[in-house]
Amino acid sequence: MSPLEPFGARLRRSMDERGPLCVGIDPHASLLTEWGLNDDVAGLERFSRTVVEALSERVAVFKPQSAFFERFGSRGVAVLEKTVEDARAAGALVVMDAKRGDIGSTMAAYAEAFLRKDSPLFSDALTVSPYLGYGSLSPAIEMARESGAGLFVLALTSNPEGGEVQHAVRADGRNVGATMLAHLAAENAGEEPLGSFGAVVGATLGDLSSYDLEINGPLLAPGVGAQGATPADLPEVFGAALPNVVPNVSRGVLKHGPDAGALRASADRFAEEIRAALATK
Ligand SMILES: O=c1ccn([C@@H]2O[C@H](COP(=O)(O)O)[C@@H](O)[C@H]2O)c(=O)[nH]1
Repeated sequence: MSPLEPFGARLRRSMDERGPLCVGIDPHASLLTEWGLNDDVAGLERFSRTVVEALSERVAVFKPQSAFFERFGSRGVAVLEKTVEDARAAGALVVMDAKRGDIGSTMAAYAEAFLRKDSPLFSDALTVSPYLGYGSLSPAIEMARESGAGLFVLALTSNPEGGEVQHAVRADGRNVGATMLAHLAAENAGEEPLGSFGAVVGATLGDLSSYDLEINGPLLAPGVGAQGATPADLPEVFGAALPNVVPNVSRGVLKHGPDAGALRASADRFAEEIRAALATK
């Protein structure tokens, strides 16, 4: 099976054409209720379909949060498969937020599940956890290269608890988050226009000028909206790496549904605020 064009190149083009906003598809039980839907598989299916139909032609990336689909078992996973298929067919890229991470031999199976081109859950990129050691991600890196997919490695997460692990200082004086960024910079070296191996770096983290965020790869930035960060915070957080930032908004957009026009208006507002923030650099 022939590989896709590398994820980094496809993402760069999509960000240039549509702007960098990533909308999360996070069907929280509370959102299903607010949308007048039942907290069941039919509600899940309707919610996801509505988001994809409303936004697939204007956002660069969707990020379905696998947990909210897995909670319904195999029928929820079937909805996730269809959501990914529909979003990709409509021209958006899909980052599967499943945060997988395990010993290398098991990681190979996760890679087959999400990154092998003919897998039912194939996604353009997958979030992965490097906390069994960056080297444990090798099978996913290999499979991503083979398929033309990408990865987003948890480096500096948006939640306040993340620092306990990610700010821990190693024997060489560098902290764990910075070490993950350095691994990714090596992975992406020489790639043009953008490498396919990105980092997750929270938009909530304030000034990150002590980190080298210039990894020649995308920076997925959750935390805008419900977690309190705003598009205006992005220049301070990301500095010179700003052009490679993919800000994610989930609840901040989704709370405006189920009306498709209101979802679009909210996504457009975030997109405009992000454009304005990018223009300040
Ligand atoms: O550091 C991280 C990594 C992932 N996430 C995920 O992003 C969305 C954020 O949702 P909001 O509703 O916009 O807060 C969610 O799926 C998280 O699991 C993150 O928040 N932080």
